Amino acid sequence: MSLRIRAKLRLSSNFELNVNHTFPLSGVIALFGRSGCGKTSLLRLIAGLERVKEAEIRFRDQVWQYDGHFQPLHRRRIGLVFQEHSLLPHLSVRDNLLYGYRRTPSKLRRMHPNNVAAMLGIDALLDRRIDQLSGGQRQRVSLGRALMISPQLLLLDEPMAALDEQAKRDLMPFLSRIAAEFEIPIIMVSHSPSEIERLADWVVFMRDGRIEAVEPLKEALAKPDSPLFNDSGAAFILEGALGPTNSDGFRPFGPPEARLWVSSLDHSDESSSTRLTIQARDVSLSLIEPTQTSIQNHLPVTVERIDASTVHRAVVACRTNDDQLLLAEITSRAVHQLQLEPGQSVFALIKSGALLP
Ligand SMILES: Nc1ncnc2c1ncn2[C@@H]1O[C@H](COP(=O)(O)OP(=O)(O)OP(=O)(O)O)[C@@H](O)[C@H]1O
Repeated sequence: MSLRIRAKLRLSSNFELNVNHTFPLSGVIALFGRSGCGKTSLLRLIAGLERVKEAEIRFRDQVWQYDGHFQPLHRRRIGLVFQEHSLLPHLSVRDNLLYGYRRTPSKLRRMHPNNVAAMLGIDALLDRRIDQLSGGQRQRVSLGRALMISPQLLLLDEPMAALDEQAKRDLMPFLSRIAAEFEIPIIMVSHSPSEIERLADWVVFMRDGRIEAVEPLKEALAKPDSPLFNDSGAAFILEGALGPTNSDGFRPFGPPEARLWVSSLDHSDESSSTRLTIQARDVSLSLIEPTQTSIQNHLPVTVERIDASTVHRAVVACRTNDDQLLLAEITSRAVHQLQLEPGQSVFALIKSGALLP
């Protein structure tokens, strides 16, 4: 599944969007880059809101634009959610949801208003008017409205920019579920590395109107010089299920052969699948199983690769027993003293402060 875009769009005397790329189309694809690099313009191009001669846009096996042929937005069946909500303020939440649903031919409908309202947690708000909602509630209704046309692609332009931290945390799981459960790919503009870490499967790095790279998130994170992490260095993601809180206030994370303990602050006790993003500099390595240390979290791992990161420091890429990538940033001196080499079995020690989900 892919999205092919070839287009040049001159927006001003000193800015041209120039793209010739084929994107993967699975999960959440984040567009990342400095302000003014062309992220919104790229979304508009995909949506058919910019009409460019000579462009080629193909979605899966459909031709959206090529050689004089041009499909408008509604024929592309794209759900759009921008920073500022575009709901109809005089209508109720229910009528806003039904607006798109009624305009979608029944044979194309895959989403039902009641299911979408339940998934987005807005079923108790259905009779309220839009101007009686909070910012976070409005964004959830905007998402719901975009979903009611049963889109084949969702385009989100900084959907969380106007929300406070709590509202962002509330909205993120819904976005993940839309991509995973309904298999609707999402292309999302974001300025926030932490949003990208939590949500994205792919990252599209843009600069000055061009796409510099398209990388799986885990690959993008693992690079010490990634633009996502100018200040904090390499990072990695562990995915696993969080279990219920124990009597010490910790929750088990991951399978028994790769078990960590995570502080349960602020989190519901339901078992859930979670991503932990961990900075490589918060991880150290030991040749023996650490028992007499205050660090609670350690895992047996196998060294895969050792890369120099900065002068005197190295990033050691390891594999956990449940086959996930783990990075430790340690000094070159330690690499030498421990005589680390690929294939070696060691223990990774992770600072507990690094393990807040
Ligand atoms: N309608 C327009 N007319 C002229 N210039 C435009 C127009 N729309 C955008 N631009 C310019 O095109 C460039 C790219 O804009 P765009 O909004 O796509 O960037 P962006 O990466 O989404 O930025 P931000 O992160 O600040 O939202 C900018 O230099 C902008 O000033």
